[in-house]
Amino acid sequence: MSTGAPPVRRLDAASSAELHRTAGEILAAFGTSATSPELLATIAESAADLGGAIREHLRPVDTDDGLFVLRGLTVDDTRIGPTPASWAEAGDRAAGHDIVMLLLAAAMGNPIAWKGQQGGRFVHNIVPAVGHEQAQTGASSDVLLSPHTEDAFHPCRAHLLMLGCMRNHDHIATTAASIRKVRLEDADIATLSRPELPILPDDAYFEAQGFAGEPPDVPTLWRSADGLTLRFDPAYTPLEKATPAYRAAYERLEAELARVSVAVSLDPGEVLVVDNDLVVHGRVPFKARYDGTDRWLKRASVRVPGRGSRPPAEAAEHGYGQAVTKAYAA
Ligand SMILES: O=C(O)CCC(=O)C(=O)O
Ligand SMILES: [Fe+2]
Repeated sequence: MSTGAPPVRRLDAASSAELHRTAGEILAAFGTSATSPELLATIAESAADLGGAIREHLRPVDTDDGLFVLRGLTVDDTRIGPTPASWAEAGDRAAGHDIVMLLLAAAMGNPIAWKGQQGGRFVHNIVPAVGHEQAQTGASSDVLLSPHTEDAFHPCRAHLLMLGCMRNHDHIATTAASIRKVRLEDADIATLSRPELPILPDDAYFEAQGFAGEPPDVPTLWRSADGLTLRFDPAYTPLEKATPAYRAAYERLEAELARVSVAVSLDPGEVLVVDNDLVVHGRVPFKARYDGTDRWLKRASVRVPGRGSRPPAEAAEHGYGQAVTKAYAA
């Protein structure tokens, strides 16, 4: 894994102040970051009014890295209070930053939420939680969170994943690997473009895991109009059911993703924006502190209307009964 520097987009002080001030006004008016239709409408209006410099920084990912880090926002370590012990305890903690995340998300597309994830909230809290140390979810710590496409099991998964850092004293890195940087033989690309295996709902979706319908086989790779894309989550893919040829090609893809993977240790105020069609992300193992000073990220997911980066066959998938909630009617 390399630590090669990711592309950075730096907000100037005025743009950063504008975002924090707008978020503060919205929070003062609503008293919560829990979204109502009224709050979402206000977010859309305010996002549309953001200055040109901010909008320029929020243009689509435009390099083969498939991601960028937005710098320049600030987090007051004292004001945000202690890191919550779990997402369920987070509620409105650091709610002003939830609003900043929503403004950024709405400026880039259509924020989404899931009824079955973190109480249906549009901004998730990613913190280590007691009892989840070994899980393959954002609540884990002791284990490597293996590289994955966010919500890979679902056809309505995000186009963009945003991770905003509140606190990260131990400099624990998120990992990111772009399909546009791997070297694969054409034959492997052809093999992995065949729908041969399903991707099952991950452990963050308890209800979906009990869904009775037949899991659809989906392709791992797909050539969209602007290049190769991937849909990849080995921890939830029954590879033992694959043909030896498919499994071998999948293993070569995994090895290539590991080779090109970069480690991004976010500092407070930084927001990592990952193109979920180009990049798989994960997290290195770490020892949770469980003393209120743990690593704390805010996460938001965004659909980009009109984007043609998904195989048309996905439209017929059942998504294991999980309904996506879009902030705005498409
Ligand atoms: O903790 C991280 O850096 C990433 C966790 C993750 O996979 C996610 O929040 O989707
Ligand atoms: Fe993730």
